[in-house]
Amino acid sequence: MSVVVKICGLSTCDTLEAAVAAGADMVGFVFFPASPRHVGLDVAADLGKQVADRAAKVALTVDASDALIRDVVEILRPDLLQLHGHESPQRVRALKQTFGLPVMKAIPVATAADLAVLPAYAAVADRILFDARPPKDATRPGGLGTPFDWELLRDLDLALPFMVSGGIHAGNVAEALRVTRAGGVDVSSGVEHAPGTKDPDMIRSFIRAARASEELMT
Ligand SMILES: O=C(O)c1ccccc1NCC(=O)[C@H](O)[C@H](O)COP(=O)(O)O
Repeated sequence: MSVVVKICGLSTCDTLEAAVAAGADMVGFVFFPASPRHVGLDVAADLGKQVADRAAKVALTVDASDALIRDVVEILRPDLLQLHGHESPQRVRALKQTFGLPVMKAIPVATAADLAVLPAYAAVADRILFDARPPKDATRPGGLGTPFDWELLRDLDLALPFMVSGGIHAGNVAEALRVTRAGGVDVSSGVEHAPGTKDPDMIRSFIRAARASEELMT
């Protein structure tokens, strides 16, 4: 079974190149100023050109205005919008219509009760990304390097493609995929040596580990 591998929070040419050359299926760019991975529009334009069509470009925003998303879409030409805030199902539907792009909605998970929102989002989103619910005092809603209990997704019956994220790294990606049976995996902190500083070797190791785990999932 092939797994969609997404490397999120890329912000430099060399780490982006490492991800694409190692076979990342998706590369994510964060448009959220409070994040150490935030990229401005000028940088995003260059990074987007560098990717060309070698991987799917994902634009990550958090409760962003239409105006910001419009700028991002014009500059980056993303293949997928990742909504990582409190966007309602109605907002997801509206953004899909406005921009004509598929949407991946991030769902924060700490307990089984967090999955109650799934039917409403599954009706409007194209993909779901399960991420660890951030602590109340967090300065950003993702990219915190903490996992959630993957057992909560065991036996999940979801018609949409879904990815798992939060505290995943080369050493635990196989287990995350084995437990959740997710069709994809998303990483940020697990391929960094400091918040916001990606490491090309860690990116390569992660993608190698994710690919190796594909063979275990038949
Ligand atoms: O990465 C960020 O800084 C970020 C900021 C605001 C919203 C979402 C953010 N990241 C979301 C991602 O897609 C991460 O890959 C996901 O949360 C997993 O992060 P990590 O636990 O660091 O691997």
